[in-house]
Amino acid sequence: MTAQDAAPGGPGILLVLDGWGHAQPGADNAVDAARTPVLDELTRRHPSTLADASGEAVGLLPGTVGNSEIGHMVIGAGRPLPYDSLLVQQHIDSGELRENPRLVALLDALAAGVGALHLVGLCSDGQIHANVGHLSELLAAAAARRVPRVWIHVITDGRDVADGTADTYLTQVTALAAAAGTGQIASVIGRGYAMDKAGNLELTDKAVHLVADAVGAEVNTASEAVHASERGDEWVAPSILRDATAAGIADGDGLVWFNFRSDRIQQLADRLLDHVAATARTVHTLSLAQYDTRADIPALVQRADASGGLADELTAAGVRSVRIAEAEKFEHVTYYVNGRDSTVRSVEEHIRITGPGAPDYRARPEMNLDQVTDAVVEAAARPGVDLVIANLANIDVVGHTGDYSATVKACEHTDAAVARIVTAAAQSGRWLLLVGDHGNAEKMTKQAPDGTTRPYGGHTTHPVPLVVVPSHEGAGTALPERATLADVAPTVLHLLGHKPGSAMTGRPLL
Ligand SMILES: O=C(O)[C@H](O)COP(=O)(O)O
Ligand SMILES: [Mn+2]
Ligand SMILES: [Mn+2]
Repeated sequence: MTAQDAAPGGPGILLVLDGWGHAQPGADNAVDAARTPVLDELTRRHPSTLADASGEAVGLLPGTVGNSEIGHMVIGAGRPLPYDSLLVQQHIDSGELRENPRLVALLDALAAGVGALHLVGLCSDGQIHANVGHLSELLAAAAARRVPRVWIHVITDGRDVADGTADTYLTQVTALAAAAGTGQIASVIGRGYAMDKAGNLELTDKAVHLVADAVGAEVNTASEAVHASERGDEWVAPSILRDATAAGIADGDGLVWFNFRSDRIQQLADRLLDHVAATARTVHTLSLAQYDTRADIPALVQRADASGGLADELTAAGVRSVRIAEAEKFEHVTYYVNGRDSTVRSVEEHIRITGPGAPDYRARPEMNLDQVTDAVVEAAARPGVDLVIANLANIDVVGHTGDYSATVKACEHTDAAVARIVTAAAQSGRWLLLVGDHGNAEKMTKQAPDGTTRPYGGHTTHPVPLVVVPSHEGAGTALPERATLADVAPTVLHLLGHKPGSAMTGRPLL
C-alpha cells in the first residue's frame, strides 16, 4: 500500500523551523539578512501567511513572547492552551495561590516547627521559565503565615532577557522581599549551571551543593557574584552570601520551586531531592506548576488538559507519523506536540538525532542539521509513512547565543536543508507545511531595563511565517491574511484528507 492510498488526502511533511519569526527588515533582523533563496522562493510562489505565535493567540498573557513548549503544544492541539504561566497568574490574581491548601499546610508546618522556607527559581521577567512577580506572591504568603526564615536562591537569567541585566533583577528581588517583610537572598547561580537539561550533572551538582549545603564562592553581596562572572548572567558562578552560610537545607525545611516551566528545572529538582535524601534530611517540596520530575513534587497549579489534539486524531484515523528532531528539540515534536503525553503510540515512530553537542553554538551554527535532514529525506521516501513531523532547531538554538552573524549562518544552513526537503517532498508526492513556533532570530537586540540596547538571543512576540507547498504544482489556493498556530493541526488534517478534531478551535487554512 502506498502512502497516497493510506491517507485519502495525501501524505505530507510538517516542518517546524524553530525560532523563525517575521519582522520588518532592520539592522538586527538575522532572518532577513541571511541569504535564503529557497525560503524566499517558496514564500513567493506558494500559499503563505503569517501566524500569531505569542500572547493570547496561543494561551499566554497578552504581549508575552512565545516559546517552544506552548508553540509545539498549540501546533499539536489545534487550539490555544492556557499555559502554566497564565494559570499561575490567574491563581495569583484570584487570591487562590495564597490560600492553596498545600502551600498553607507547608507554611504553617514551617512556622510551627521553626523550619526555613527555601525559594528557588529563575529571577527575571522573561516569562518563559519563570516570572519574578510570582516570587513576590510566595514571599507574601510566607510572611502572612509567619514563616520564621525565608531564603531566596536566585538563578540568574541573561537568556530569556538581555544579558547584563541580572543586577537589575537582584535589586528587584531585594525590593520584593522588603515589601513582603520577609526573604533574604542566600545564594546566586547562573542558569547555565542550575538549569542544564542535557544531563551535564557536574553543572547541576554545583547548584545542588549550593542550595542544599550552602557550598559556593563566598560573596558579600549578590551583585558582587554577578559582576564577577566572566561569561555573563547565564554563567554566574555558584555563590553563597557571607551572611547566609547557614542557609543549607536543614532536616524538616520546606522548598518551593518557583519556575513554572519544568524542562530546565526538573534535572536539578530530582538531583537535589536525591542528595538531600542521601544525606538523611527530609525537605518538604512543592512546585508552582506541575513538573516532569522522577520525584513526585506536588504542584500548586495544575496543567491544562491538552488531549484531543493531532496525535489523538492521527491515532484514530490510523495515520502513521515519523517524528524527527535533534536532541535539543526532540521532546517538542513528540511529547509537546502530543499534548505533554509521553506515550509513543503504535502509529508513531520517534527519531532522535544525536551528534556532537556544542558548549557554544556560535562555533557550530550547522549543529546536527545534516543528519536531521537525512532522516527527513529517508522517512519521506518511505511509502508507509503518511506524515513526517520534524523540527529544524538551528535558527532558535543559535539565535539564543545572541550572536548576530552566527544566527545569520544558522538561517542559511536551514535554507539549504529546506532545499533538500522540498526535493524529497516533490519526489514522494508530499505536501510540505513550513511554520515557525515563535519568533527569535528576526530580532537580535533588545532594550535593557536601564534603557541601553543590547544583543538579545531570546524570543519575540512577532508572528511566524507559514507556507504550504502543495503536492502538485498549481494546486494551492491563497491562505487567509492572518493565521495562528492553532490553525496548523486542522490544516495538516485537511491536507491528509481528514476533518479537524472536535476539540480543535483552529481552522483549516485551505
Ligand atoms: O530554555 C531555553 O533554552 C529558553 O529559555 C527558551 O527556549 P525554548 O522555548 O525555545 O526552549
Ligand atoms: Mn522554539
Ligand atoms: Mn528558544
